[in-house]
Amino acid sequence: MIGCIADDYTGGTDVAAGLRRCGLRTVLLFGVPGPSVALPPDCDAVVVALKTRTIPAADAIEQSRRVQRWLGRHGAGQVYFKYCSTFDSTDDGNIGPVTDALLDQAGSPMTLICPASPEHGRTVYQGHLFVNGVLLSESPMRDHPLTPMKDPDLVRVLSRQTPHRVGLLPLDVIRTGDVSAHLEQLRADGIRHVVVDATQDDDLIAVVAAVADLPVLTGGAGLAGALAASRARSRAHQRRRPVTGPGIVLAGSCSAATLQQVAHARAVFPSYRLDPAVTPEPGQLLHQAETWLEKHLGDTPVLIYSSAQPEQRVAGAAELLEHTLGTLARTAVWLGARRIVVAGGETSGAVVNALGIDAVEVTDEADRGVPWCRTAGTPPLELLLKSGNFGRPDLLVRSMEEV
Ligand SMILES: Nc1ncnc2c1ncn2[C@@H]1O[C@H](COP(=O)(O)OP(=O)(O)OP(=O)(O)O)[C@@H](O)[C@H]1O
Ligand SMILES: O=C(O)[C@@H](O)C(=O)CO
Repeated sequence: MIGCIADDYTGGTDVAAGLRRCGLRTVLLFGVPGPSVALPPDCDAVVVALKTRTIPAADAIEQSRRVQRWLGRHGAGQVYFKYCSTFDSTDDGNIGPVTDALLDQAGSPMTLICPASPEHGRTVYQGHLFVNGVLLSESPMRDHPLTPMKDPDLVRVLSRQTPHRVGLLPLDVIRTGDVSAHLEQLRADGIRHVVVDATQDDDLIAVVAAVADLPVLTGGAGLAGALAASRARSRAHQRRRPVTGPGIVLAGSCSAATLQQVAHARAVFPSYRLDPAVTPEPGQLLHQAETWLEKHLGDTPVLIYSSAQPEQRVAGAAELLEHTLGTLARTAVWLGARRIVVAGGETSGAVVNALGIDAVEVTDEADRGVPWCRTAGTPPLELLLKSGNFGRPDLLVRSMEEV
């Protein structure tokens, strides 16, 4: 069985979609699994999504290690740590510290660092990360509200997050050399973290073939997908049966793709903007939005968003907005909402936690890496947890039409 630990909830849906696409029966859990969580006997992969991307490193380590132990007890021989394909992190972590902790616990000397996900336009060359052909530091990720990425050199970025040595698996070795021999040499040289170049899915497939013996692998959904492809199954997935009931879109992501999608959705749905610059008092911010929601939620889907261009954002408002959007999700369900679309990983974490959801069934993808998820409760809820930069411009609108 493949076991994954994702550092945010949309990262969890992204990697779960990739595993499911290869025919693996995949279970997605939110938070450190409690004693009552049981896996189905025919489960090929389990993804445990945490909300550890931006919390203090010590907490992220503690939660990730608990999940690693839980996955080990449930039969996962190899554990995959999934972080963002744009390497979202700061000099304090959490990619380096969590990876080191997982390696220590597994007693492993080495792992791969592979955010490259060519299908999402994330490529790595000479250790430098590109987003749709643009260096990471020149992409909109440089203005991210929580993890601004201003350095594209992953060897340098990771070296600031770990006391261990960081090396490179270059593209020419992957294409024409001997990957196993190169890794063996790096290991002998005392390198613990190996940044992987990759510009095509085939590069990832070539790499996976050489690392079957590493107990910990790390990266984006791309390498996890290559791992799944190497263990592909031909399980037939049931088509998703739509859930009926009012729909709501909650957007807290300020990523470029989300801003476009929100602009598109605002032209179609009744919409409400949460703006802490106008209403800084938390109680009032929530109360006004709830009043609007009570009036508008019904047959027509609605949109509530805080997504804003860099110059319109309010510094230090991230937690307040996450909390407000989480509470609004709970209010919406109480008012009858059954289909909930969320834009943004941290925002999805806040919403899923506010709704008390700890497990979902992953079903069809609305866009690449954006699967529908269904809760088991009565009545079931249908969730679409969208990574900030994923999806076509009409995704939010389409998500409310697809039945
Ligand atoms: N107007 C705003 N001003 C300041 N911060 C904001 C504003 N709107 C949203 N935020 C915060 O920005 C952060 C966006 O992170 P989130 O993970 O939700 O989106 P993302 O990074 O685009 O998504 P992903 O992690 O999936 O790539 C959240 O903490 C959110 O509360
Ligand atoms: O890897 C990605 O880009 C996404 O799955 C993600 O982690 C966004 O939060």
